[in-house]
Amino acid sequence: MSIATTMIIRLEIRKSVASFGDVASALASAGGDIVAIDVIRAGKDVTTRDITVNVQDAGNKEIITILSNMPGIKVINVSDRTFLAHLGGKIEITPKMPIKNREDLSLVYTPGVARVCMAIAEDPGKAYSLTMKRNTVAVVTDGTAVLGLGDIGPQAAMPVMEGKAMLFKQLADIDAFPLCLDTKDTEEIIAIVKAISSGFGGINLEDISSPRCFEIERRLSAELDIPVFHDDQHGTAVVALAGLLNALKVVDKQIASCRIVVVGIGAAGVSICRLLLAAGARSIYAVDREGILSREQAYGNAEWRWLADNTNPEGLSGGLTEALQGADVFIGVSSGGILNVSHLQSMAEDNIVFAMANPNPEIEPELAEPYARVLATGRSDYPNQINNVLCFPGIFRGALDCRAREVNLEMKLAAAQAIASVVQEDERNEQYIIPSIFNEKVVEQVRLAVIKAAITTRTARRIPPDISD
Ligand SMILES: NC(=O)C1=CN([C@@H]2O[C@H](COP(=O)(O)OP(=O)(O)OC[C@H]3O[C@@H](n4cnc5c(N)ncnc54)[C@H](O)[C@@H]3O)[C@@H](O)[C@H]2O)C=CC1
Ligand SMILES: CC(=O)C(=O)O
Ligand SMILES: [Mg+2]
Repeated sequence: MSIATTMIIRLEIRKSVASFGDVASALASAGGDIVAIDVIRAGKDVTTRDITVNVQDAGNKEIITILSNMPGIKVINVSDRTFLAHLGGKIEITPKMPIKNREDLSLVYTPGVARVCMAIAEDPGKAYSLTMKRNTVAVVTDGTAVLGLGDIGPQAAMPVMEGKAMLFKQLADIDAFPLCLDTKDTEEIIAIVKAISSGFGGINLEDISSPRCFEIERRLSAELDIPVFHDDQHGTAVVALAGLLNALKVVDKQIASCRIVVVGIGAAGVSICRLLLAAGARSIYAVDREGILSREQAYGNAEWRWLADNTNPEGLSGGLTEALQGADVFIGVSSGGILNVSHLQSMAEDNIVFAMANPNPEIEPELAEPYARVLATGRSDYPNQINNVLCFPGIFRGALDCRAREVNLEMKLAAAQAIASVVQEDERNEQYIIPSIFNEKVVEQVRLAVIKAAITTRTARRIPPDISD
């Protein structure tokens, strides 16, 4: 699928050989629309210009090849709005007060700061009131499962982690620090996160590949007294459940009697299956590359063993095709393009299809639309975007505000109900089962629901002033 973008191309034009007119016609013939021209330098023989061009496909390299091959033209640099938005990174640290004189200096730094340090040394609980701990989250990755891009390493993962930090701040006013670790060793990741954890109010694990992500989260949750939340697992599961609750109302079906196929049993898939079971689903079929998980098979992965024992009630064997026969719901968190129209035609009437792989869904929405009663993807350019960004800002806002020790099952179920309830009954339809991330009610409703669930389950260590019993 093509994504339109704006490119900025810096060119040197040798006047004796080529003219701007030549450049303009070459761009037009390659499908580019010129929207602005800036003269950077106008020399006697050579002019340098920045040409801003709209192209239909962000991956279009043809334009640059054509320009580079033209006599008298030298392409100096190519940029686009996406790259420009990333120049120098996307976030920074800003002090809350200026240091204007010696007095300010001795307040915020030595000698004044020493008394504050000693107060915390004597009562570590004061870290919550005297440092940024109460409002900070570490976004930790090892770069091994970045979006659907795979193991691209910690440096290449940073733009996604900076993006998560931006979303934390804009949507929930949480200060998030991206930490990209140059190790894939489970024990080393656990040790590093434990060692840095005292400065943070919570840990958001991100894009760590399965099955290592399960052990890392389990151990950190057990060994730390702040919430540890692997967003690709639980954020995704919470939002998928929220979307499903509303989709089921649209098609008038009950979760307990639905046949649900989840494909891609990695970080997201495992957590989706577990949360759907907790929400009352009884017929889940978990499908990965080797086929439907079943009791008869042996699995090295403990999560798969548990799922094999708790899903597939009919002991079905086979793969995606067999699992989808008569299914009411398809949830894909696997990879792009694995689903076809005949798969959808084999499903039950009034089927629900969540093709959530990023950046390319399991089936192109245009292809799927005529064969799915309710269709959702992870993308922002189609209706019903099911993305974990609907969950992590609000769930952490709630967990930080009530100083929860963990994010437990009840908090996740409450978050899913809260997201679903933002869509009012009279608004709900096939095209609107999940609110937009820009809907201002989402974070606040998730926050409130999560705090109440944390209080009820006794994991909250503080009752925020705006919450009444
Ligand atoms: N929309 C959203 O909010 C989110 C979407 N995702 C997307 O879901 C996908 C999976 O993410 P993770 O669970 O973090 O990755 P992961 O690597 O932990 O799991 C992916 C699983 O899918 C399986 N898989 C891949 N191709 C398959 C195929 N053809 N048939 C059956 N199984 C297949 C793999 O074997 C693996 O078990 C990615 O595309 C990711 O971008 C993940 C998190 C959130
Ligand atoms: C959305 C997200 O977290 C992912 O695709 O990995
Ligand atoms: Mg992710």
